[in-house]
Amino acid sequence: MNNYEIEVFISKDEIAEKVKKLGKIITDEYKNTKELVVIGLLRGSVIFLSDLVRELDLPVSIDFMTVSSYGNEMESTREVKIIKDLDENIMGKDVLIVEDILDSGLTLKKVMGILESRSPNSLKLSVLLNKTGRREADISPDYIGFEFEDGFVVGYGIDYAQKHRNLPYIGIVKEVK
Ligand SMILES: O=P(O)(O)OC[C@H]1O[C@H](OP(=O)(O)OP(=O)(O)O)[C@H](O)[C@@H]1O
Ligand SMILES: Nc1nc2[nH]cnc2c(=O)[nH]1
Repeated sequence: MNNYEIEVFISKDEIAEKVKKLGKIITDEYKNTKELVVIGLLRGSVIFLSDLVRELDLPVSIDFMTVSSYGNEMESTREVKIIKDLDENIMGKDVLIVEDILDSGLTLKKVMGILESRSPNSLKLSVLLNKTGRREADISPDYIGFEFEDGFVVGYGIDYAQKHRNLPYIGIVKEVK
């Protein structure tokens, strides 16, 4: 896409309110857990994760994995590559994946399969955005911020060709002809 503009889709305040709510729900659900391992998928999850963990009133550790499937494009390459693995062993632990967006589901299918095979005590998924219209893999997040059907979003960690991750809101990319 040569020329495009970005329209506000979900405001900074709406995101902040939702993250607070999710934080309360997750804190309540894990209140008897000794240690919750929060896993972020780089790079898109970093902003959501850093806001969400500060709303968790729980003993938390944080680890990251890098996987990439979109490169600089708007369509998934369909090949989900593990570029950096976790640093810690998750066997027997309560694990929560924190992800920016669930779209085709191919990324999370692969990641959840890998993490499940490492025998955590529990494995749950929190996504800020659940984009439902292009789903290919059967994934049901445990905690969802916002749901929408279609549209290419950017901001609050999410990029288009590595740009716009620093927008404080979620925007929709619109082509300008
Ligand atoms: O459900 P899917 O269709 O697989 O799409 C979701 C994935 O796409 C984005 O990652 P991307 O590959 O753009 O890498 P990034 O995290 O570095 O932005 C996003 O962060 C999700 O991980
Ligand atoms: N920027 C961006 N990356 C994505 N990766 C998967 N879906 C999307 C999307 O809607 N926008």
